Amino acid sequence: MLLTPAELEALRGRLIVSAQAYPGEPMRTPTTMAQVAASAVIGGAAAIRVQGIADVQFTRSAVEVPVIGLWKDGHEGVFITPTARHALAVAHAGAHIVALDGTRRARPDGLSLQQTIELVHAESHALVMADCGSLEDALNAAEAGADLVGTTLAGYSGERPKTEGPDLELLAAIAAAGLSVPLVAEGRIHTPAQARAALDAGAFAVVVGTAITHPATITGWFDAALR
Ligand SMILES: CC(=O)N[C@H](C=O)[C@@H](O)[C@H](O)[C@H](O)COP(=O)(O)O
Repeated sequence: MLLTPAELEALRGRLIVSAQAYPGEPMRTPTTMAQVAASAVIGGAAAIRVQGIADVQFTRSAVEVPVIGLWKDGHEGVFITPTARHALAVAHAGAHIVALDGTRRARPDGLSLQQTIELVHAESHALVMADCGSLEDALNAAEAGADLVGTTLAGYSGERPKTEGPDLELLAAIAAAGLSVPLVAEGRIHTPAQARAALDAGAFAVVVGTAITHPATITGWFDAALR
């Protein structure tokens, strides 16, 4: 799906909400995630991030805002939209932006990040968000043609510590590198103050998932505080 430069620019300084339920969870139903996404839009989300082909399709029908789609396959190594096949499926399901593993690790299909991005651009109108885990990833991904870079994999790819909240140090370092593409803060942003801090550290936009859309985790935070 085509996202115009003006529509991308409209996300500057805004909140993007990620709605994902994990395998085996009660809410892991595309219609449910689309309803959660639509609720987030009412609250002010300027874009939505969802996982899975059906979730992308249902969410596209449920909201007017841009949809970032991904397809998780597995849960370790390169698992966020790991191959060109996954990426094209997400694009063809209607995602305006395809989020994919943007690290420098080897990909399961043997293609480079650049080749994968080129294929998405050649065979769809979707933009590509590279989910990165370090400054080096972000520099490499921008060079490889990514349209946006995110800090999604900071703390999950082995290059950065898993900080308690967002990895603001990494955000600031990527921002200071002056990439030519938007920098999206994502990962462990659990409070409005942390979202604000991510923008202040130089993010273009901020993705919040768990703290808005994962009731089991949020409930656990409250439960833990009472014990
Ligand atoms: C590392 C990984 O698999 N991240 C996934 C990427 O889509 C999701 O599980 C996260 O919920 C998402 O990045 C938002 O982050 P948080 O839920 O921390 O606000």
